[in-house]
Amino acid sequence: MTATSMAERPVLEAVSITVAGPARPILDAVGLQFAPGRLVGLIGPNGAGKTTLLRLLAGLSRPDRGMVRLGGCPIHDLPAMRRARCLSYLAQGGQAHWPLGADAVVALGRLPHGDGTTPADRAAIARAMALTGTTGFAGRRIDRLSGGETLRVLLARALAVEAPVLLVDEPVAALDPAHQLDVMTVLADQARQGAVVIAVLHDLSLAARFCDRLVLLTQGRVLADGDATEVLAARHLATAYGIHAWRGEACGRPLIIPWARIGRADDAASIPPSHQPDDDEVAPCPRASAPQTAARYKTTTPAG
Ligand SMILES: Nc1ncnc2c1ncn2[C@@H]1O[C@H](COP(=O)(O)OP(=O)(O)OP(=O)(O)O)[C@@H](O)[C@H]1O
Repeated sequence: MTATSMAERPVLEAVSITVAGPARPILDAVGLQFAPGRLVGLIGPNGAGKTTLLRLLAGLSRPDRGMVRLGGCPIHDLPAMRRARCLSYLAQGGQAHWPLGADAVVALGRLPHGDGTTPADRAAIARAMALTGTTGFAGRRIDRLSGGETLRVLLARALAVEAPVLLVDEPVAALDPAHQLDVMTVLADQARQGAVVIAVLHDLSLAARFCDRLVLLTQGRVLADGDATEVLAARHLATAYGIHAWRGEACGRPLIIPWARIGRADDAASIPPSHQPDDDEVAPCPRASAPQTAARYKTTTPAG
């Protein structure tokens, strides 16, 4: 196999995964392949099934039908320690109540490799803390850090595994804009260096800005899968989220400003009638919402 075809080989696959739910399937015959070298954004409304899918991909739960394959093998056939070295997972919520130093928490990421004390372990811990801007928290108790600081330490723990597959659930949810950019840059860099990186995201513009591919889930199904322009089309935002959005463009990537719920009189009333967008209409931005325009930035609201 050539280097190129090896790099393009999917290492992580969801094969027709179904998870039953109380009223309808939580996931319904979801089939996806994830290749190394790409940052994939998993997006969709609350309850769409994103966390359920990510946990299945991490091997933390089992589907009712279908399977997850890692490197071509059913994930649960792999020895637990091998799985732990291959796959790193950041859970949603970013809470830690242990009275442990931040560096000790990051060191937990090295357990799949040994006891976390070798020079290689220490170097990996230092790298992960530098990447997340958490070096200065070494020795500080994680249960005394702020929400955003805690999330970055937990991300450092996930990065310290140095696994070829990195699965992160809402890695920027509690972060300020500067740290959101830092973390998205780190995730994109991990992908550039050859990892499979899948991030659950709610910020559509950040997803569009950084991800190589977006997968839009709704009601347990894949509604759209492709590049940001294609996936964030107005008709998809309407179907998945039930929203109209103002759209711009920066450096060839869509900027999305969620603007109004479709069919909600109270939200729609806040938009001047001449600015209420149809799916394929191109209308000017309301003055108050127009992004700052510079030579490289333009608004083309709101087209599908
Ligand atoms: N163990 C469970 N038992 C029953 N229903 C569940 C269980 N876990 C999740 N669900 C339901 O499955 C659906 C998908 O949940 P999931 O957490 O995957 O959504 P999500 O897309 O990650 O949502 P959010 O954006 O709110 O985090 C939700 O309706 C949730 O209530």
